[in-house]
Amino acid sequence: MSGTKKLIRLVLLRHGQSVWNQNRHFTGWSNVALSAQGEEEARRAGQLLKQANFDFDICFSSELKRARDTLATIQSEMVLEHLPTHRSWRLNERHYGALEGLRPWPAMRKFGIWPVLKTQFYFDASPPLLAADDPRAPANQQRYASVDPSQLPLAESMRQVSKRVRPFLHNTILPEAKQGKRLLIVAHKGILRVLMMQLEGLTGAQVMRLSVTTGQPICYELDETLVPVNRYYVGQ
Ligand SMILES: O=C(O)[C@@H](CO)OP(=O)(O)O
Repeated sequence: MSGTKKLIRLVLLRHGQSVWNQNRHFTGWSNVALSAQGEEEARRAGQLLKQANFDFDICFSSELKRARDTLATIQSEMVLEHLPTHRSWRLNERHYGALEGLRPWPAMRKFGIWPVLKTQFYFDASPPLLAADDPRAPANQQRYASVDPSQLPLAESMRQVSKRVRPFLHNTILPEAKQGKRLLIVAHKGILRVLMMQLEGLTGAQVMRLSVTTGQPICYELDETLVPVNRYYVGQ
């Protein structure tokens, strides 16, 4: 810890369980809802943060319903509905390409065991691509009409995810933290992994082993140079 200097707090949260998490479907950019358990996890996360006396100045979420709904529930539990909220496609989950909507076994039957397994274990492995004219491709969705289509994925390796999250972390999130703002970021497993990677300087292999549970707030305490000095699960 850095003596009497004030630490900057940053809270990361994976959304509550979604209906596709429940049934073990690859989800990615598919816009599915929270399950009943996920809604309860979101309420519980808000209560935990409130009981632990957390307060926030700005909230961030992905464009995806499961993260947005989780954030809205937390804000309601903490009576923080008035806070500025920044949504970005750069915080959307890793795009799982043609695997989206499939469960692991059907995916392996369709694409082969190794092509599916390696996407889960190797930082550089990309899932099979969606066809560019697939209506599910982000460039074909009205929701992303304001984004340069050349930036929108048809599938992503974790390295590609890390590359698109990096400018958002360094140009949008960390400058707010540097000003002493208290930040809450609600996103996804893959996104939290690469945020943790960039905050802590982890390797690709370490990132693939990080476990990130739904609905469990992770607090980072950063020194004034934005170096993490502490990381813990709130309420544990
Ligand atoms: O998209 C998915 O399949 C899962 C795991 O990567 O992500 P999340 O439930 O965190 O959105």
